[in-house]
Amino acid sequence: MQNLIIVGPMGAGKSTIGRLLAKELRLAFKDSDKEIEQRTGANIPWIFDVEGEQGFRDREQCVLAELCLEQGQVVATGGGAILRPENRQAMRTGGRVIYLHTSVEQQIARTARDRNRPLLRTANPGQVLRDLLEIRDPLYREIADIIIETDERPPRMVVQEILARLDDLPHR
Ligand SMILES: Nc1ncnc2c1ncn2[C@@H]1O[C@H](COP(=O)(O)OP(=O)(O)O)[C@@H](O)[C@H]1O
Ligand SMILES: O=C(O)C1=C[C@@H](OP(=O)(O)O)[C@@H](O)[C@H](O)C1
Ligand SMILES: [Mg+2]
Repeated sequence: MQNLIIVGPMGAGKSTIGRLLAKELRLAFKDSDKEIEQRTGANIPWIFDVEGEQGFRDREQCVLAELCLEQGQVVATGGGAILRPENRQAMRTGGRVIYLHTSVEQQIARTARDRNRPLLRTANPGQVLRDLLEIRDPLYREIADIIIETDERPPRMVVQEILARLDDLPHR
């Protein structure tokens, strides 16, 4: 069975929904950010501080390449995983790609209390999220097999929607 790979911006719910979806389907769950942290032995803010964003992206590319080659697992990616063409190619060929779509307002609300996202350590995280989404939304769409709206929907409902939409997809 192919992987189910979840993409979308910070606060879309990739980590939360990925875990629930894997449980529902009795598949293994991998969160690329957690894999990066385990392999580095340090958390994401530390990696950004010490190695810079490009250092983090290099680690992310390595981890994604490996995860996409495995089979039958749910993979939650980080919001910037779609930036490098090599990653987009790995995700396209590694499984079905699910884009969790979210309004910037919801992203702001869902990320407000968490200190673990270095890109949002700024005076105006809302503007950063808006600017990032403008660049990244076309890239999420470029590789998505399905796009799921997550605003006004609790995680369990998002999972049910994903399952229904996966059933509708033609086999490839
Ligand atoms: N559909 C949803 N409705 C309400 N809150 C959500 C939803 N999905 C995720 N959340 C909450 O938003 C926060 C960020 O979710 P997370 O899974 O870490 O997002 P991501 O991995 O996409 O950055 C968490 O506190 C989570 O409980
Ligand atoms: O959007 C991004 O560039 C990032 C998103 C984060 O993951 P989440 O989308 O799970 O928050 C994490 O990979 C890192 O802080 C960078
Ligand atoms: Mg996450």
